[in-house]
Amino acid sequence: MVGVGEAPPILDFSAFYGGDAAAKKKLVDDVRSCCLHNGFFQITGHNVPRELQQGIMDWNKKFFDLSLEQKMEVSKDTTNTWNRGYELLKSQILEEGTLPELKEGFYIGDEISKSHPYFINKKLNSGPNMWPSPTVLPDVEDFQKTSLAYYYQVVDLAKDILKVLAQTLHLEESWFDEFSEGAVATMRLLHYPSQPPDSPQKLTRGIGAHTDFGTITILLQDNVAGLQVLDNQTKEWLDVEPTPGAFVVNLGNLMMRWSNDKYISNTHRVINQSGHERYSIPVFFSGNPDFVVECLPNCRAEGEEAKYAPVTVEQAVLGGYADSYGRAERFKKDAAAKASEVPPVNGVAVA
Ligand SMILES: O=C(O)CCC(=O)C(=O)O
Ligand SMILES: [Fe+2]
Repeated sequence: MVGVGEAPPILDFSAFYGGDAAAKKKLVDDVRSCCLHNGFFQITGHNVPRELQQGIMDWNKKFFDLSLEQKMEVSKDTTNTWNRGYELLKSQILEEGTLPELKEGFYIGDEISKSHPYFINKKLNSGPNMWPSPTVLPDVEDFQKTSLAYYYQVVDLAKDILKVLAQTLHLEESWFDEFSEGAVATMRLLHYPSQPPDSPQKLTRGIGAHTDFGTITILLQDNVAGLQVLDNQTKEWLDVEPTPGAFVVNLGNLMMRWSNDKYISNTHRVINQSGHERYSIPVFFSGNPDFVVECLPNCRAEGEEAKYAPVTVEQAVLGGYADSYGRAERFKKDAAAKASEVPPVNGVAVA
């Protein structure tokens, strides 16, 4: 059992792959308890090799070491409309009232060609990845290979975690298979510069308090702390300790909605006051974009209404994005308007 006010526990996921029924049942019970409480846990004993985790983390650092000009060649905002490539520092504000976030990102997903039906039909985050050119990054081929190998392994892990989640709801292990078929997932390499000592403590965020929009998120942290989850009951921030080789797993808003709010998609944030650069890699597993999400079995009492109308995966995830990026855009426009304010001439303001 996970106690109130306790940090997300580290669970040994190898029980899922083994033949020990009692260990498997304990894993399912522990995962259920986390889903009901804070929607966060860490796992070791998964099948993603340590060398691959290390390999992608090394590439994370190497990519952000490129110059701004080189990174902007693969800008997410100017080179494509399907959410791939580089995202500038201070592009997002996830927590209303805080400053634009001290993080930069690089978005990678399934390698979807322009002839793929998902690209043709403009499905959620679907299209070719944006890789730096070999003149900028001579061993870009290894960057691609490592990224995609890692991505596919973590997507497979997400499907295994969903098998455990099905069991936590007393459903067949295969319950989420159709939803997972043709799933969209997005991974982002993240770099959080250390917060400058003179930046306002109360307003500075690596990533502001938010919940994730998708179904489940699988996150790799390096060894620099900074991720915190808000305890649902005590309302205190709990540190999610970096643990070598472990993944942090958390439920997103889609899973919360799907479970009729029985399972929790919880608020979390990153504040990097460590004095070191922090790197992390979340993979957001959304699911098949056309799959219709409608109250899961065993998530409401007999006769009780579902709280939410059915929605497709795509509709649900896109709604979340619009809010957070809109806030950063408005903040920047307001700041630019203020900066360009010129003192009134003859009593008439000129803008
Ligand atoms: O970097 C982290 O540890 C958390 C990232 C995160 O919460 C997100 O990208 O949604
Ligand atoms: Fe998050």
